[in-house]
Amino acid sequence: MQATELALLSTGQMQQADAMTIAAGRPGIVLMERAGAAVAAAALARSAEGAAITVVCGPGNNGGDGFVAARILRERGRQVRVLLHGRLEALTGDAAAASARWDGPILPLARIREAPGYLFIDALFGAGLTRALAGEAAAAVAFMNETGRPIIAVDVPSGVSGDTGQVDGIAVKASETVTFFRLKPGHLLLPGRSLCGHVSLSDIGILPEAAAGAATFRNDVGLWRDVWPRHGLDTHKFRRGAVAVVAGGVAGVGAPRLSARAALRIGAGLATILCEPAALMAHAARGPDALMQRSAADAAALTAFLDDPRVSAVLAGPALGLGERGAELVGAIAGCATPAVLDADALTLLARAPGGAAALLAGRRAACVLTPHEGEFQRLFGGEAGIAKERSKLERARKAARRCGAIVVYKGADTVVAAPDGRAAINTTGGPALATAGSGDVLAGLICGLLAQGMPAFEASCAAAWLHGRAGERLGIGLIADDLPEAIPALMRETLPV
Ligand SMILES: NC(=O)C1=CN([C@@H]2O[C@H](COP(=O)(O)OP(=O)(O)OC[C@H]3O[C@@H](n4cnc5c(N)ncnc54)[C@H](O)[C@@H]3O)[C@@H](O)[C@H]2O)[C@@H](O)CC1
Ligand SMILES: Nc1ncnc2c1ncn2[C@@H]1O[C@H](COP(=O)(O)OP(=O)(O)O)[C@@H](O)[C@H]1O
Ligand SMILES: [K+]
Repeated sequence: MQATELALLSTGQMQQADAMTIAAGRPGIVLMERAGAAVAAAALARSAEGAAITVVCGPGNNGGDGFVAARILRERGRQVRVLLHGRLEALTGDAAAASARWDGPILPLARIREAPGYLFIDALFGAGLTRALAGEAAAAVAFMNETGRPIIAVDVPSGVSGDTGQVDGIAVKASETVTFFRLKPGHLLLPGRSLCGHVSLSDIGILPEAAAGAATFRNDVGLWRDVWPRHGLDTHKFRRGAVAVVAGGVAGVGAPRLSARAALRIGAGLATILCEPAALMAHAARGPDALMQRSAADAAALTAFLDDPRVSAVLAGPALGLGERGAELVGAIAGCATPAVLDADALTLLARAPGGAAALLAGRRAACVLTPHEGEFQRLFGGEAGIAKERSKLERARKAARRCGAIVVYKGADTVVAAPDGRAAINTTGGPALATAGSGDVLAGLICGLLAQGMPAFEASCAAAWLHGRAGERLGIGLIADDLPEAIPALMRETLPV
C-alpha cells in the first residue's frame, strides 16, 4: 500500500475533499448514493433475504447515506424500517434529496424500542458530530447497544469523534463501520478504534488528489519501505551501524541488554553497553556474546566514546537510574551530534531538567527520538497547557514533537509517532501481550538499531513500532520481552524482502 492510501484525513479535510470533488463536477448526491450503496452492501452480506433491518437516520448527510442504504436494502428483499431523529422537513441538500427517494414510512426515533429488527444501521451522526449525544439520540444509542444485535455504523459510530476517537457521553458500539475514501484518526485512536468493529473503506469517487496534502498516516510498511536500510555486499559491521546503549548499575543489567539485543536483531552491526564501572562484571557474565560492554563512569567517558565517528546512534534510559550520573549522561547526549533515542529514566531526567525537555534539547545537532508512555508523557508535557489541552492524542504528540524538535513516539495501544515537521502516524499493530515488563526497552532498541543504520528518524520510529507490534501479535499472551528481539529477523524477511 502506498503512503497516499495510508493517509488519514480529519473531518475538516474530508469535507474539503468532498467539496473539491463536487466542484470538479461530481454532484454530492452521486457521492451519497455510492456511500449508501456501500453501507447496503455491508448489510446485505450480514443478513438473509427477508431479514428485518432498522435504519436510524440523523439530521445531516450521515442520515442521507442511511436513506440511500434503506432504499437499496428494501429493493433487495430486506424488511426495512426507517427511523429519523428530527423532522423530515428540516433535512436539507443531498440528505433531503436522498430522503425523497425513500417512499416507505419514516418513524420518529422514539419508536426504536418497538421492534429492534435483526440488524441496525447507525446513520445518526458522522463527520458532523459537534457535541455529546443527549436526550432521544443518546437513549436510542443506549438501546441499540443493549440489544446486542449487530450494528453497522455509517462513516463513524455515532458519538465517536472522527478527529480524536474520543467519546463524550455515549457512543454506538458497532460491529462494522463503513467509511469513505480515507480513514480518519478517530477510527484508529482509542477508544474510537474499539467501537468501530471491523472497518471497511469504500471508494465513493472522491478525487485521490484530495488526500495529497495529508500529513497523518496509518502506520504500515508502505510508509517506510523505501527508506528501509539495505546493505550492499561490500558492507562491514561499522557501515551496518554501531549502537551505544547507556546503562546504569548492577541492579539494572537486564533492561539495557534487551535494548541492545533488539538493536542487533534489527540489523545494527555492533552494540556496546556503556555501564557504571561497578556493573561491568555483571554485564560481562551475561549473553549474548555478540554484545560488548565498556564502563562509562561519567559524561566525559560517554562523550569520548560518542566522539568516535563510527558510533552511529546512542540510546539511554532503560534502567539508567535517576541519580547524578544519569542526569549528567542525558545532558551529554543532549549536547552530542549522534542520533539518539531517549526512553524511560532518561525521559524522567529530561522532565526534571531546568526548563524541561525542550530547553535541554534546544541545541541538539542530530535526530532525537523520545519514547514516552502515558505517564512519562504527562511528566514531560503535562505542565504545558498548549499541549495538555489537546483532546486528541495525535495532536498532543504532534505539538510535543514540535516543541522539542524531536520525534515523539507516544506509546500505548494506539501509539502515535510524530515529527517536528508535522508528520504523524498512528500504529495499530500489537496487543495486550505487549503490556509486559521490558517491552518498551525492546522498542527503544529497535528504533536505535534502525537509526544506527541511517534510516531517517520518523520512518525508523514508525518501522520499529510496527514490527514490535507484529512481533507481539505473533508471540501472543505469554511472551516475555526477551522473546521480542528474537522474533524480528523472521518478520523482516517476510515483510521486507530484499
Ligand atoms: N457530500 C458529502 O459531504 C458527503 C457526506 N457523506 C456523509 O455525510 C456525513 C457528514 O454529514 P454532515 O456534515 O451533514 O454531518 P452529520 O450528518 O454527521 O450531522 C450533522 C448534523 O447533526 C447536528 N449535530 C451534531 N452533533 C450533534 C449532537 N450531538 N446532537 C444533535 N445534533 C448534532 C449538526 O448540527 C448537524 O445538523 C459523513 O459522515 C458521511 O456519512 C457521504 O454522503 C459522502 C458524501
Ligand atoms: N494493549 C496494548 N496494545 C498494544 N501495544 C501495547 C499495549 N500495551 C503496551 N503496548 C506497547 O508495549 C510497550 C510498553 O512499553 P513501556 O510502557 O515502556 O513498558 P516497559 O517500561 O515495561 O518496557 C509500548 O511499545 C506499548 O506501545
Ligand atoms: K454514524
